[in-house]
Amino acid sequence: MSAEQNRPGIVVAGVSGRMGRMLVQAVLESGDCRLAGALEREGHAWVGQDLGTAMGGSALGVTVTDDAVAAIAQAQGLLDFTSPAATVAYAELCAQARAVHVIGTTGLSEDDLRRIKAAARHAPIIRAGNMSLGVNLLVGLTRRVAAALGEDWDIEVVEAHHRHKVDAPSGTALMLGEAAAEGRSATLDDLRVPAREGMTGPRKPGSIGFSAIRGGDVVGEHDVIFAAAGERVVLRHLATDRAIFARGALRAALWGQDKGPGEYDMADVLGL
Ligand SMILES: NC(=O)c1ccc[n+]([C@@H]2O[C@H](COP(=O)([O-])OP(=O)(O)OC[C@H]3O[C@@H](n4cnc5c(N)ncnc54)[C@H](O)[C@@H]3O)[C@@H](O)[C@H]2O)c1
Ligand SMILES: O=C(O)C1=N[C@H](C(=O)O)CCC1
Repeated sequence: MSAEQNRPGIVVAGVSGRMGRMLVQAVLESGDCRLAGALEREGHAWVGQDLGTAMGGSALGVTVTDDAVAAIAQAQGLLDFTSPAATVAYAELCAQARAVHVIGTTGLSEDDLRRIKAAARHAPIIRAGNMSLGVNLLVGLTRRVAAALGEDWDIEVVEAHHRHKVDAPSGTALMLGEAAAEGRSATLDDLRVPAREGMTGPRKPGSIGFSAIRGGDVVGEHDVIFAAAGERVVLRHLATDRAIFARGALRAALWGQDKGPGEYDMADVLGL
């Protein structure tokens, strides 16, 4: 067996998407794994085409397929930034194949999360609303600042993303909100205030508010604002290149290769 064949085989799902293209690039540039497959949804124009040609470059010898069962059966890892419905189906297939499932998809429902948890009984699943190093550091900082500042400091999470984003608040905003709630020894469900409109009344002490901006080509911007009488602390992350998410996802897939079944996040991967 050649050295190339010894490397973990990674399948990328949603290869034509904004993140799919970045993930393919990250796998091709890595010397630690090989591209074992390329998935797209049924009926997509790329299905049946060579991935490299479909991406506008030279042929890669990997045909884009919608046959997830066959693609995942011969993979050691799946990088999945697609849609909630696809992600839940992939979790079940990765569980059967004992492949590491890296989930970047956001907008997952409580029921989706229950099904992902069930799949993680059979194989490692690494899921994060944001796979960048910077945001995962910011999560820890948010938890600490929220714990250090009392309830007289109001917490608001403000995020901005490109015009194509379909879910709000962003997965990152929810991670930051959860960290702030943990810092206050509470759960986000207890403290969360969704987008405000109309006669909302004054702000409830201790609550955590969310605001979402959508426009243009913004890759992803997040502020956690701690506001008190006379001063404010703002923790900010600005993403300017989707490669940060792709690099994090690939790192997670490689990290997961020797892990047992279970649910993990990027803090586990990064040792934060
Ligand atoms: N966790 C992170 O770090 C992070 C970073 C960026 C984006 N995201 C999330 O990733 C997801 C995708 O974002 P995007 O901007 O790339 O979206 P996109 O719409 O550009 O890409 C999604 C791709 O998934 C494909 N797809 C949908 N259903 C499928 C199926 N059943 N099988 C195979 N492919 C399927 C679509 O055809 C499309 O190519 C979103 O949920 C987004 O919030 C997460
Ligand atoms: O482009 C997106 O969509 C992004 N989604 C993630 C989120 O919901 O937080 C990460 C940032 C980019």
